[in-house]
Amino acid sequence: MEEPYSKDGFRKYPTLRDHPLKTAAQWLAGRTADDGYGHLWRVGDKLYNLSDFIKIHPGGRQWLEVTRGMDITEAFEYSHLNPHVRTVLAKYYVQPAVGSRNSPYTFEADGFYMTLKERVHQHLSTKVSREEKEAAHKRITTVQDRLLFTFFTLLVATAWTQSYMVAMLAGIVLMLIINCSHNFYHKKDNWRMFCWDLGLLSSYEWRITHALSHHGYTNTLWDFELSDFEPYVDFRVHSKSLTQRYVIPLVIFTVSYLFFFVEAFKRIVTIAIGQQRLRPENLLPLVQLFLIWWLGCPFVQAVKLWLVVHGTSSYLFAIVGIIAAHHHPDMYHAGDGAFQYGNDWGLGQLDAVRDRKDVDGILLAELTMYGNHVLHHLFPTLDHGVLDIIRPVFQQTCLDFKLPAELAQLPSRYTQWDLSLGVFQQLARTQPRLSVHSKSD
Ligand code: HEM
Repeated sequence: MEEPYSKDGFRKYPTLRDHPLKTAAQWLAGRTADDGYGHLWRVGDKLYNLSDFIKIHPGGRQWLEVTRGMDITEAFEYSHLNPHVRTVLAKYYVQPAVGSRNSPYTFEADGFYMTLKERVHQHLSTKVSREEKEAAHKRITTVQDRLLFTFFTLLVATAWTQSYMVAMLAGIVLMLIINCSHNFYHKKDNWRMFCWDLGLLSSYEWRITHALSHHGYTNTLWDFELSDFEPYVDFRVHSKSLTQRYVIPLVIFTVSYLFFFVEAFKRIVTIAIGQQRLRPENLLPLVQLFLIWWLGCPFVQAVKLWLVVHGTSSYLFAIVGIIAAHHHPDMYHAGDGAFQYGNDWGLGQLDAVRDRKDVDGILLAELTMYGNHVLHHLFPTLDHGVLDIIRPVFQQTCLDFKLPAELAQLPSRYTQWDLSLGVFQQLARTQPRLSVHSKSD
């Protein structure tokens, strides 16, 4: 068995992690270079040829198209609850994989995550009726429909009144829709996921940088949402300059309105250099500009109003995202060396995600501010409305695995204020946590 590169459990420092152009395509290129399974995919200790399965994958083509040559164990495990998926996978088996996985995580059959997953599957298939699941789904789609209606109404009002105040309101509602649509791009292809693209964001890119990278490897070196803003915004635990620790944290809360525009700029560059193709949904923000102008607003004024809509949305999106659930010195961050509760993937998630007591329990807040985040991370393809239904199963499993009571408790002991302050504390942190006990100790 190869020696891990660091106490954080990777065999080597991730290729292209520090490349100046941080994009979804670079992340994939780095992963493919490090894993190097050519035209095959790795799941656990076996290699599969899924080429013929790509076009019939019920979750959509993208997931497998972009991961050829990679170890997809994490994504495979957290995306499917139904054990039937394993029978499908077996049909594509080619050969055993050589060497251990390049990942800090394990998926032991009797470990926390696989036990929880099996119990959740049993619970949902035997104790929860189809009507209950449909009602949970409907609650979410209703919220998204209302937000969409409000946004387009405000966009029309922006054009007619030419008021910056109305444009800001439209920007606020746009941020709410975008965050709500996050529920949908984790699932099989569906039109609702493209609401993410209404801002200057790309659901295609975020399925890679968020669904595959951030969810698979939360707060580790492979988490794109950690590396994206380095070396300026650096959440890792290692030696940092005073500017990184105390000045940059203040700056991010003032320049976040630029985030969408930087994302759009990077998309234009990556399309121009052939890293990705232009997708129809990339044009959705321009349709909004056209609408404002077409409704009678002079073009230059329409551009200004459109910039206000997207600048406002960007500002709130970035702030809500950064203070949501992942940054506090209590949580694992790359450089901590070991996970507090063990290397099981689910336990790694419990070490890198926290719920907030003032967000959870209110559906609109949960959907638009990344609430119920622990269960969402464990089962990202489940509708947000279903997460509360499986909470008792989660709590019982935490008890059975003798995990600290606070991990399963609701309300969580953390508030939004704790996690907002946590961002500053984590950016300033240079020393690994003290009370760490992992399986390897
Ligand atoms: C990168 C790895 C993968 C990802 C991210 C992924 C993602 C997904 C998603 C999002 C869904 C739809 C879930 C929903 O909306 O409820 C799905 C369904 C499904 N996937 Fe995958 N998938 C991956 C790999 C695979 C592989 C390797 C197989 C088997 C060869 C597979 C077989 C299936 C099947 C059979 C379903 C239907 C699930 C059901 O019947 O409950 N997937 N997948």
